[in-house]
Amino acid sequence: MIMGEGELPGLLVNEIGGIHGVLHSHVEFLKKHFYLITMKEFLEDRKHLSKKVQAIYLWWHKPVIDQELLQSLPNLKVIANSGVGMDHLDLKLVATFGVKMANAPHAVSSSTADTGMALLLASARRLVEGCHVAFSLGMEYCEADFLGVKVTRATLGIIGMGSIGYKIALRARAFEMNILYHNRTRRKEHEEQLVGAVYCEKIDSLLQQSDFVMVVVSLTPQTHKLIGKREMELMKPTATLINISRGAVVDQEALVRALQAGVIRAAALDVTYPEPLPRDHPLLKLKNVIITPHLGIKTEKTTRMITEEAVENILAALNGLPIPSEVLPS
Ligand SMILES: O=C(O)[C@H](O)CO
Repeated sequence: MIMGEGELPGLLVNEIGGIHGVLHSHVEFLKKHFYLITMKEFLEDRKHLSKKVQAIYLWWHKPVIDQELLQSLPNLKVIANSGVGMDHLDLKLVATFGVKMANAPHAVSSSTADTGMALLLASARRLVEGCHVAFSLGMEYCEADFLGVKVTRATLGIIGMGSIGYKIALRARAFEMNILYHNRTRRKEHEEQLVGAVYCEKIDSLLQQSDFVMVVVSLTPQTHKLIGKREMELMKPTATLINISRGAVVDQEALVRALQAGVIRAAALDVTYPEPLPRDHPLLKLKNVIITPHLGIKTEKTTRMITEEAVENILAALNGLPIPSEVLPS
């Protein structure tokens, strides 16, 4: 649906470029469908622009959606998120304004699963440490005591068997890993596709048996600090914790203590709280941790697919059609 510029529905975005702004390379595509308004433009000319905005595209959780913003947009119909996690949005508040919400689960799952496997492999085989040694001391030091953990045929426990968890399992299969998973509801269809994957109704039994535990659940009040001191103590001392969901799903203070005391072998985190961590944070002083700056979805192709998925969701909402990835308040 390409209309003349005058008729295009207004799309509010935080900014163009920058950490929380839509990518420059997506602007032309967005402009084919929408009249783009940045938050700066909106705040400078609120009276005129507030009636134009029919949709908001959240990029990297921005702009912040609060009561004041919602009240000032009488024609807002839909908010599309540029990822799968919706923990930064007050879904109930948005719904009270009659505004629909959507996320982008299809675009993100493969890249996020790739990031999970990359962290698992990098931690197991000490790639980051090895790289530092090679750069700073020279290759001969790498022959020293650089023993890692074998991934092939190790046991991977996946907490959260949604589309990302499933794609991690598919990747782990190629490494001949044994797969355990925990999910609120058993996913028999995935078990059939992943012959031999074992469902653990209780998270404890997954923690006790796994060499690698990968956390892939959404952040909700129920999953906040799901992995705490008790859970880490249940893990094998040789086990590695990998978190690609949200920082707050893991009790970070407990994690620091567990890593310092050797309760678990290592952690590999794409998410923390806050993001980024302050430079003096104790996690940044530990050798048995890898931290990446929330890289989960970040590939050129994936970010493009996310924007395309968001546009599809927004256009459906504006045309009164079923929204492919609608998110309802629970
Ligand atoms: O939720 C997601 O899909 C990513 O973490 C980006 O926010």
